[in-house]
Amino acid sequence: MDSALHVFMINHLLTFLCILSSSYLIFKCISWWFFFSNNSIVGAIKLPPGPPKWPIFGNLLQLGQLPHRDLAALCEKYGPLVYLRLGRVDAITTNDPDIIREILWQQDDVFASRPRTLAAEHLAYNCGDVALAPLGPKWKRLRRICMEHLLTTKRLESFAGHRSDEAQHLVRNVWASAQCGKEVNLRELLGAFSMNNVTRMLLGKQYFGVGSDAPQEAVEFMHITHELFWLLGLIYLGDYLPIWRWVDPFGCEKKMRQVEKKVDEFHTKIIEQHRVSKENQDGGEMDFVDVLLSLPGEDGKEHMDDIEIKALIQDMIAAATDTSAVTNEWAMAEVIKHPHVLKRAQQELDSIVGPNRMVQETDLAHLNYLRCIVRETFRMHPAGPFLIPHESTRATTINGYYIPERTRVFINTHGLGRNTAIWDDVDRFEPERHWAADGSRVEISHGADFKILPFSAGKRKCPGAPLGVTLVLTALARLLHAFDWAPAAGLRPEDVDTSEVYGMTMPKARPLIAIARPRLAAHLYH
Ligand code: HEM
Repeated sequence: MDSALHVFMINHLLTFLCILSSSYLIFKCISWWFFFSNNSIVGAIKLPPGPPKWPIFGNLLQLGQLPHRDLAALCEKYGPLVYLRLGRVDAITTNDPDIIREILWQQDDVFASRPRTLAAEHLAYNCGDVALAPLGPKWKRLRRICMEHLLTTKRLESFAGHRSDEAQHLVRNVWASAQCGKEVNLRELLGAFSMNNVTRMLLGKQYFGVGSDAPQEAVEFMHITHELFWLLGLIYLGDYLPIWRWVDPFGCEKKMRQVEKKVDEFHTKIIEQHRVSKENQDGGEMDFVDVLLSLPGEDGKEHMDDIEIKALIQDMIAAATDTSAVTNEWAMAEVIKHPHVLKRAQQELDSIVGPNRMVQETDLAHLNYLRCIVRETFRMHPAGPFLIPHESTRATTINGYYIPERTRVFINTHGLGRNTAIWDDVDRFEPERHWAADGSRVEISHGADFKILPFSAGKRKCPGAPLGVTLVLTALARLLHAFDWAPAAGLRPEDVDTSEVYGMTMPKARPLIAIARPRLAAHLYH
């Protein structure tokens, strides 16, 4: 009897608690909804215009599989600067060159910080790297190390031999497929080209292809890098809705912790190996890890902290590999889709390089049409659909609109390149549009007009841009000079698919498969 009463009372208590919490939730929703819908005026200054918001979620539910396209559509509807409420986070987005210039140049001091996201905490050593760190002395110091010790012209030149080797491997691999009539998986080959270049420079190892330094380690490395990219590219709801974080229904944060552990173990092993070979004084050339191990630490310490070294290695891997591989795949897809572009690029290569040798880095500055192809690729398919999110460090105004402190900024580079107010025929791949009337060298980075923004601008601009441009131009020049290209069997050029998937970088939805036919003398491919 006692226990029946007990169960009865517990049932009633639970029902009562359910009703109480649901009423509280409904009340909260209504009041939040009123708060958000009426909060577009702060003091006397208005927030930028934007779409209506849902209670609690704000505008989160308006983002689909391709958020860069959703946000560009909002700019089309509400104007060049749009305000969004993403859960509990204030956000703005733009695809307009003047607003972007204001954010990245005129107000660089206000907008050069980064939001603290869970991915940055778990996968970038608690925001202790360069790319995801908030503005502050730590970011400044690590960025200076990148600029003054790792990515200097002199050091990059010292790796020119490796880059040339890797370009020759690329050509040889395509040639081998062509010889046995096999189609070429350009995603795989261009991925290996970027990865090998980066790992040789960073870790002193060549992971892919015949003669890989450590095949097992290469598989491990590739696996970790893929998981890392996937998690970094995620729009994780836990960053916007704290309740999501508590529940973590898809186990994302758990996955982040697992990857964090694996990545850390991998980096620890790399550092240990470098320490051992330093002790053995095998005296080879210095890769990036050797350089970092030789630098003094903060506050008079003899060496840099291991965590700082790991965070920097992590950044270089994440920032350097996928960006150039994705860009190269897009460029090849567009060139194969447009045979007249291929023909014109080959005419240029034949006249500047000729048929008796392979392209060298010194040729790249003279290949103006190829440079137009790369610029046009960045316009239509920027490596990332957005810049890495920026965050305001204090309240400010843009175009007379109020922007609160800690507003997250989504600069839509995909939307910028397809903005019909500044570009004609936005969906047509037309490298000629970048040709300088006076025939001067075509610059691949942005100009004062901010009409494309492949490497960003201001304090957070990409410190690896010169290396990125070299990797992209080298691979393309070699592939277009050494081979004729056609789409995979059964496809016409116009059938080459150019749909994208969203992520930190924005790859083609499907890998590019194509047919190559050598066009130079056989001995040049060996
Ligand atoms: C085609 C190749 C590349 C492209 C398109 C590219 C593009 C970008 C973009 C758009 C950003 C974000 C800037 C912002 O948020 O305002 C960035 C940041 C960064 N990139 Fe690159 N990048 C490339 C290659 C590289 C390479 C080769 C390295 C280094 C080896 C590198 C290192 C970095 C770093 C460290 C940052 C963070 C900068 C900071 O937050 O201070 N990138 N890159």
